[in-house]
Amino acid sequence: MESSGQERYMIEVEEALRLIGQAFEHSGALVGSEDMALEAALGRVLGAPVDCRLDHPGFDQSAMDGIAFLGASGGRLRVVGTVAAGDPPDQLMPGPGECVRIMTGAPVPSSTDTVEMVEQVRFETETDEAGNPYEIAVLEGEIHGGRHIRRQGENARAGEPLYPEGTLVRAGELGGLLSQGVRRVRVRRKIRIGIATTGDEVVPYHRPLAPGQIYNTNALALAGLLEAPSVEIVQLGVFPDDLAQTRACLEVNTDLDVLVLTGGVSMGRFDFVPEAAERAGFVPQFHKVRMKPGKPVWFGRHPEGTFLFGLPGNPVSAMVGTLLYVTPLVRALATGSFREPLWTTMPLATACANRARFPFFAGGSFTPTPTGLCVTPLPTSGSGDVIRFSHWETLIRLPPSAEFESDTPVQVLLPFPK
Ligand SMILES: Nc1nc2c(c(=O)[nH]1)N[C@H]1C(S)=C(S)[C@@H](COP(=O)(O)OP(=O)(O)OC[C@H]3O[C@@H](n4cnc5c(N)ncnc54)[C@H](O)[C@@H]3O)O[C@H]1N2
Ligand code: MOO
Repeated sequence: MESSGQERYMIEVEEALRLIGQAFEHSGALVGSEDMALEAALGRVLGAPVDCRLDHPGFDQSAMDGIAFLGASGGRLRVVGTVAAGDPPDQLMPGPGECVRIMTGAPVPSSTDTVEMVEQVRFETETDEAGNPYEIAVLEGEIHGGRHIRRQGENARAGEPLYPEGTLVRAGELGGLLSQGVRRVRVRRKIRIGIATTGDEVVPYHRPLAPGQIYNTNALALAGLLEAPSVEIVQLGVFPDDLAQTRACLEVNTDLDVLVLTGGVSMGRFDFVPEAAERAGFVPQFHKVRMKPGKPVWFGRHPEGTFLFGLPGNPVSAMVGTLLYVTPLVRALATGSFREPLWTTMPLATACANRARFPFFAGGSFTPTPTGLCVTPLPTSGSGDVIRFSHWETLIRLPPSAEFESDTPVQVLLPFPK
């Protein structure tokens, strides 16, 4: 089929992502940073590199409950005491032919070089010439010199780099930082995202509906997708389909990092967002992408630094645009580096079709099967179907004009870490 005039100017999804990445790189956007207690830093992004302050582990420690001894001593050892986790190092120093009982995490005496787990040891009681009983450890199997010891500094050495600037602080990083005694960290300030909705028919959710009006579902649903510890959402409200008011909304909010508008980006007589954006000084990067839903998306940047996404008003289109385009830019601003969304391949649990001439992004849910994880395409009545969007666990990318039998491998979106 011939492509229409406007289709010729549409770009592919890959090109849209390339332009977003390029706009980010060219912006040189650098956000400030602040100090905070480590307890509050989950989900924030390091604003400065952190180096190791301590060796980790800080001392040679036993990896097993067992006995510590000199490996060359042989398999019959006199037990001279017990070392527990938390005991100071070298309180007991067994000599050749001797051993200590040792617990997991306890300091290994520097006079020993081997730990054997208690399951491999038989304990016997003998009596000395004075008639006093003492314990002998008899090793049941082969002796492996040097075994079961976590060496000082084997995980990290004091002075080595620990995490670079731009690292997202997740559970692992909290543990890593605390292992170094780090109590306060420098983190990047939150990325400020303004969400505004346009449409004469759209009513804020705290007002009653008149005939022909609809609730502003987009404002909260998009905030829900973008919400993250490194993000601050600013709800800017509902604006009428009016060029001057849309322009004013954009002009007064260029102190924010990202503006997300929904509605008013298509061909209607009241679709003012692209024109309002340009009049407010935003430089367009693209308008309309070969995809469904979400085709009429608009993207640009203000010389003062604010990025603007004009997403379609249809709720599902706005959500798909947020997942594909807004989230990667926000993560780039938060971490300092742009990464395209990652896709994995998974078999379809049920057959489906894409009758559109554009790539189609269907909602999907993960379905475990005896042969592995599959993805089930979810039915939808179209891009206004916000109700069924609530069942979505991922996006499935379906190539244009094709039918897909069950078991066909398809591309499935992996979420960005938050
Ligand atoms: N002649 C053409 N018409 C349309 C085209 C086209 O190419 N040529 N594209 C269609 C596609 S695809 C989409 S998507 C929509 C996008 O339209 P707009 O971005 O201009 O959005 P609106 O017209 O303002 O609204 C669309 C739809 O969504 C509802 N809406 C708007 N805001 C909200 C909100 N905050 N919460 C809930 N629902 C909202 C609105 O009432 C409309 O029903 O254009 C097609 N038309
Ligand atoms: O692109 Mo519209 O988003 O198909 O409904």
